[in-house]
Amino acid sequence: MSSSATMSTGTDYSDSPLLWKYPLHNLNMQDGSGSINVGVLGATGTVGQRFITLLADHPWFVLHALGASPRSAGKTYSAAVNWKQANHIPAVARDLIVKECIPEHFKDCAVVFSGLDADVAGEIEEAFRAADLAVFSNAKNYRRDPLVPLIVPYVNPSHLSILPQQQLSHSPPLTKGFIVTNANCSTTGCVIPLSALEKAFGPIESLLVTTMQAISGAGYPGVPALDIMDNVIPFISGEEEKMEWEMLKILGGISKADDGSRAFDMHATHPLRVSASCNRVPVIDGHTECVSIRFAQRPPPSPQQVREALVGFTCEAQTLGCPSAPRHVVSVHEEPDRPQPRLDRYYQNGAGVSVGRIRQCQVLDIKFVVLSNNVSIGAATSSIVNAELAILKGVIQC
Ligand SMILES: NC(=O)C1=CN([C@@H]2O[C@H](COP(=O)(O)OP(=O)(O)OC[C@H]3O[C@@H](n4cnc5c(N)ncnc54)[C@H](OP(=O)(O)O)[C@@H]3O)[C@@H](O)[C@H]2O)C=CC1
Ligand SMILES: N[C@@H](CC(=O)OP(=O)(O)O)C(=O)O
Repeated sequence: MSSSATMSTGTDYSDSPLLWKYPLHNLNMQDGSGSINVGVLGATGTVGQRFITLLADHPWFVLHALGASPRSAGKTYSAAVNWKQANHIPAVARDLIVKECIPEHFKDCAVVFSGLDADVAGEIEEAFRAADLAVFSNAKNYRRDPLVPLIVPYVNPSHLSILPQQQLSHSPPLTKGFIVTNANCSTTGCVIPLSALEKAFGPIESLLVTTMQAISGAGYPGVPALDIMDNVIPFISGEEEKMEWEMLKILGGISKADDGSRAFDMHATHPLRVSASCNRVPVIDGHTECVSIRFAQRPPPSPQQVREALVGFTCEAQTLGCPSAPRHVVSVHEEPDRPQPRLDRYYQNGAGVSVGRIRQCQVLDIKFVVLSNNVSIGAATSSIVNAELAILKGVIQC
């Protein structure tokens, strides 16, 4: 039986409650509905389609502009997209004309989400920032930038505080434009339980993680069927390196130099040592990760204490009232054969993570398995909750 507070066995399609409570100009105080125009870059891709699905019913955000490559521009969304979701294309998006990814077409958007191919994201996202637009990106291009926050919404929303400095250091300085990135999907799934455990027991010193990553992580059409069927591929280009440094930036703090300037310096701010091994497996959606950790605290917490800390984990995205935050971030399973991608990838509509097999590790301290939806909390959901946090924290004025 699962010991999340919902007593779910993992699959929970329920919507998050609307907890919003702040007086924002474009939001209706009575019912929390809103009219904040948003755009999606890369709207036709794997991540883009998840953005469209999630934003179509969003209480605050209104899909206003969609962008993709010149191959898609000028067509209606339904003609341009190779729709691969189980639901129909939402009515609000179907007849929108897909634009080229040029800031002019998005000037009426308070928020621009990016699911762009990393080959083009660098230049396009910078053009949008320079046009004073707020960009929430899934692409890897700006994650290492010392003035760009790398935010997993349930873990480090305080890192949004670097944004005024990012804006000031831009040439010319910006008043509204910035880039916020979210993490690699495997990093995201792993760092959520880690942060819950650090909150309860202090720093984690060492981490060994082995991933089993879904095919959808490679976008569409992704890995050829003849490569992935009946097979496991023990290599995903650049993935292990990304996991190893991204965790440090996310779990670390912001360093302050002698002149008062602030920046991310991942090697200065967190003692964690990470070794990642990444594998592609024949699963459509949902990354599974086997994690072993050693705590700095001696003696370390017991498996039961770890279970309780994960079940009890709450975060600022929930207390502030982000509408897309899950009611429960972590579902803890006690069945010996869970979590599993097919059964658990839609926990909290893909916004939560599922943890199981929490047990003693004979080499480090504790080991467990975590399953996360790579396209939802691993990508689109993270960006959306990050934008909700930015609005509730007053970083974006609506
Ligand atoms: N899939 C996942 O699980 C995750 C993906 N990411 C990252 O998110 C981003 C999107 O990934 P994913 O959706 O899988 O990728 P896809 O390949 O499925 O989609 C790429 C998108 O980029 C658009 N595009 C391609 N070339 C251009 C161009 N020259 N100008 C404008 N738009 C262009 C495509 O438009 P068109 O259809 O017109 O070609 C499409 O909308 C990537 O950076 C990826 O690394 C991050 C975490 C998880
Ligand atoms: N590389 C990931 C998905 C991805 O696009 O990651 P990133 O945004 O870090 O490039 C996977 O294949 O599952």
